Amino acid sequence: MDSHGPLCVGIDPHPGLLAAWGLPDDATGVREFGLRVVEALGGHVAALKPQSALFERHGSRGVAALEEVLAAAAAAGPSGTLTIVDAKRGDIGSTMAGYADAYLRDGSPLAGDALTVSPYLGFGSLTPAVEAALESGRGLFVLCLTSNPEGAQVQHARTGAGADVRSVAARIAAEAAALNEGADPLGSIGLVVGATIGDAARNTGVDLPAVNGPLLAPGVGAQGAGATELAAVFGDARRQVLASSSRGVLAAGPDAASLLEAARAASREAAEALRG
Ligand SMILES: O=C(O)c1cc(=O)[nH]c(=O)n1[C@@H]1O[C@H](COP(=O)(O)O)[C@@H](O)[C@H]1O
Repeated sequence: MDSHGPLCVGIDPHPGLLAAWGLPDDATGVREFGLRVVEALGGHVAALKPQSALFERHGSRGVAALEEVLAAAAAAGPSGTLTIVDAKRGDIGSTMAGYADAYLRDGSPLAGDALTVSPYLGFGSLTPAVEAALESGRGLFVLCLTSNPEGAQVQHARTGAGADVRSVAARIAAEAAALNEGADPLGSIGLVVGATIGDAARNTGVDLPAVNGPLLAPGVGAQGAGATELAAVFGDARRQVLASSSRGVLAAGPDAASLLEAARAASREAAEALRG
């Protein structure tokens, strides 16, 4: 983030974008789309975030395309480009160990540098993924306050009794904070906090600076958030924020120079909001 600016660009090969880029809606199309984004932006942004669902749509060949895109990103730029595999995995612990092996193990073709995970089977169910990430030098982004309006129903709910009534989101943030305690500059267990959530972090008692980990902030661009929202949502935690935009940047493609220009503009805007 310090070297390239606080922007992550999502690789989301939606059917409409494939058509706009003149690519077929099949495994060859998503492969070409992903590789073109890596070619245009590799080495120029803090991270790339391929959206697994949009590759999975095309079955095993689509998943193979995702593997190729991850390998290309790892080789892109002078020192490789970090990837966040956006698969939002979450399951009972014994199954989570399988996902950890798939996405967080050295040598696995589906492993990026970080994985998005869902804590809604209980934060403790993520333990195998936490262990695999810490052992292999990778990271997690745990869904905390998501960018979609429906998330509030679960994430804002209050649980506990007596003096310990807290929101679900605050509990998730506290679990991440405990894992990141003492890490410098930031720990490896990040959170997903949408740039669209308004004052939900304050209202739910989520202490963002205390997380001491990176905060992935989707919702920039197509979902309506910009510099004003980033500054307002993150306040004192803004130096931890990795703003994320997919369609907002991808709409500038397929021309590589236009994609790079769009990413640079989004990165500058995020930097002004978060670093200014
Ligand atoms: O984990 C994510 O990346 C994520 C979490 C969230 O709360 N909201 C959210 O939009 N995302 C993802 O971020 C991307 C947003 O895409 P755009 O709206 O096109 O920028 C999609 O791939 C979403 O799945």
